[in-house]
Amino acid sequence: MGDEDWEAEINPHMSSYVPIFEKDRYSSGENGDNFNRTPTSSSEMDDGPSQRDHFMKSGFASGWNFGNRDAGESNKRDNTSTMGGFGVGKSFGNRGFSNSKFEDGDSSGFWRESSNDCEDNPTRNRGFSKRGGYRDGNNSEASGTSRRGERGSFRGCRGGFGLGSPNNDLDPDECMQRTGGLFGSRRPALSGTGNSDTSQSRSGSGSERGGYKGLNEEVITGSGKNSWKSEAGGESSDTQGPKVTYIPPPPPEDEDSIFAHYQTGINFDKYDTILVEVSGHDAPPAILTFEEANLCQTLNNNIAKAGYTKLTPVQKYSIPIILAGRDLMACAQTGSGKTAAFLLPILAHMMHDGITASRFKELQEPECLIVAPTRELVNQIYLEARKFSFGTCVRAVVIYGGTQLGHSIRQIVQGCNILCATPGRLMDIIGKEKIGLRQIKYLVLDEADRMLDMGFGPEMKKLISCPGMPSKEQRQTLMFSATFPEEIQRLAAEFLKSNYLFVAVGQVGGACRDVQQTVLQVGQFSKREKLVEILRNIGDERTMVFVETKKKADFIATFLCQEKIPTTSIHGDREQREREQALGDFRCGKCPVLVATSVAARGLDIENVQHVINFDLPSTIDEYVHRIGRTGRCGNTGRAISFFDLESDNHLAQPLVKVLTDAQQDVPAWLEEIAFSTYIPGFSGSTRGNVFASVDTRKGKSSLNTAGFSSSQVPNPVDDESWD
Ligand SMILES: Nc1ncnc2c1ncn2[C@@H]1O[C@H](COP(=O)(O)OP(=O)(O)OP(=O)(O)O)[C@@H](O)[C@H]1O
Repeated sequence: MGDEDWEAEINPHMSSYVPIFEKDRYSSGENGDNFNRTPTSSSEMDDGPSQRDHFMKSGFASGWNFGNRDAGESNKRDNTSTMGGFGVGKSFGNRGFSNSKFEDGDSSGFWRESSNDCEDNPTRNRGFSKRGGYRDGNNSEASGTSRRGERGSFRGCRGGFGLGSPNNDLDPDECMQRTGGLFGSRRPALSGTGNSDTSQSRSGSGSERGGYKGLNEEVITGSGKNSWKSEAGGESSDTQGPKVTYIPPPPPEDEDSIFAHYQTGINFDKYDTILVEVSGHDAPPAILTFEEANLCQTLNNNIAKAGYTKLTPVQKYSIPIILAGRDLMACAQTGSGKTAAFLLPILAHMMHDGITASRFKELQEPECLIVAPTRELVNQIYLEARKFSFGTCVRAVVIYGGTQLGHSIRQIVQGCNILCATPGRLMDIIGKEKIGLRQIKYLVLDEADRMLDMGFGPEMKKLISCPGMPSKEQRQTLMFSATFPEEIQRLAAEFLKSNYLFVAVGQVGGACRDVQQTVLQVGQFSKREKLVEILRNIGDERTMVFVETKKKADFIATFLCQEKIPTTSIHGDREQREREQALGDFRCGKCPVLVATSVAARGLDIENVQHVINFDLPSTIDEYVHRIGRTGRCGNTGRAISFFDLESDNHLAQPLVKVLTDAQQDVPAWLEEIAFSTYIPGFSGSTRGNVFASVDTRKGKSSLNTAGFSSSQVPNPVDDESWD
């Protein structure tokens, strides 16, 4: 179904929503059909901790609520407004939430809370209020959104309808730079002048790129002069448009939260049976235990507190390689501990070298730079770095787009040994001369194939040729991913010393075997029905539903909420605050279904995701492998169900059959038939057999590239989703 078709489907819903909303707007504000907005000036939306907290507590992301039974109680409104939120801020009929834990807690998607905090809440209820009707989800006095909301009437909403939002476009911040766009308004305004109701304004005017999101609570009209140094435009390039003012809440500081972790699964020990191959010269031998790594006591304590007792294969091989100072390209299955595989030896080096505590300085010169493609992932890496460096003088800092630039700078100037960054924000900060690269000893590209593809590759090249960046001979460069297409490996050589080592754990690009994969033939028009059927069977188990476009993510989230399935969504058109809220709601179980675009496909480590559903299959098999890798992590089991549309997915049949076969999954006969009847140029993978082989490109062409086709043959990855 093309975008136009979705538009056609969406529009009828629009017309049915609008009148009710308008009606509610004028109602008296009592008992579930009210729509009170507290008049406040928009300046209250400016940044500052109290307002920020207020926002978070008020569940601003939920612009609408449907049928909350206890509408008269403001705290319940707050809860309900944060509950079941989806898309851009609509929650439907979550009635009777009285536990305000959600408000108290950090509602960011990043901090790993004890999941019970939220799960014992009646948040899983899928009941709608029988009353129905719309109510402003933020109509309590605590509502941040309501403070913005009283001007003007409803004109449109991004959530669910997404009018005017181009699909397939790039995400803000990073991607904006690639396209060279500068604050141009990319999305037609849905609301007329003066409309700044939460959902409206989000949907309304303003660019969705460059971190400038339109007239909403995350941005204010900028008037500062352009002090831009980097070529790249970005959210701080503020002569034309509003600035991003969102300041993420600080992560909890208590030790329990820092070391919160989930349990390894029943298949954790099976990791030992996976074949590993190291290619390159003079590789140091693998270690079998943490003790053999000879780490300092503080690191060992942190490892123990993190609940790690045994090394995963990628850790067994990568840790000694990195400790030996070698460059590394490592490819290991999703959820198998690649993050610790680079963080621990880097920290060990730093401790060993006697790193001095980083102090306040206008120009910081970190020793380690870690770059990853998405904001949520980079923040996750930061939290891991903070965990493993606990009790040391090493200071990790995270910066990413969609947040106030000044906040990033403030974090940095306080001291920075390890900088975790998304590419766009990193280049901005380098341009502002807050980060110097002269001291960089370790450069890590996580999701390295993504960081080097045609989307981010140019940015990464720029990074390594920045003034001050040590040459590859002078720094240690480490690349990690679960997939590594051959072309990308060749590009990577430019970043690595020629004697780099290549570690392949299992099959390069292979899917995690702990994920039970099912492929169903489902036509575009039957997908929604099938999805609901599956989700009803699943019950409350946490499920990620991947769709192709941002607009569709909103639409499907809206649809599921209407079906009384509490759902939230994450994609590149959502404000960063909303993204974090969505992730938080999903993590804690408040919304057990997360509809996502590819922005959530890589790296995210969320406890207890039992199911991944590919409502739309991705355009590449690598992306498929990453998506289904959100479940079945760290020895736990998971399930992935993919809807295969004969109209659009045939090109994936061959690589899909290969991935299924390699992971010892059942392959449907119909899929095999399509695979054998579809010619894919360049696809050389045997669809049978399960022989391990290295695919270090230095050894010559691999016969086991599961990518199925080369990246040059696939649609431009930067075109198909939002990356930051
Ligand atoms: N040795 C270990 N023992 C126990 N848990 C571990 C160990 N190593 C990693 N973990 C945990 O396993 C989970 C997955 O790790 P991580 O996110 O690093 O996987 P990954 O290989 O980077 O996955 P992806 O390819 O999806 O990015 C995390 O929760 C991490 O804390």
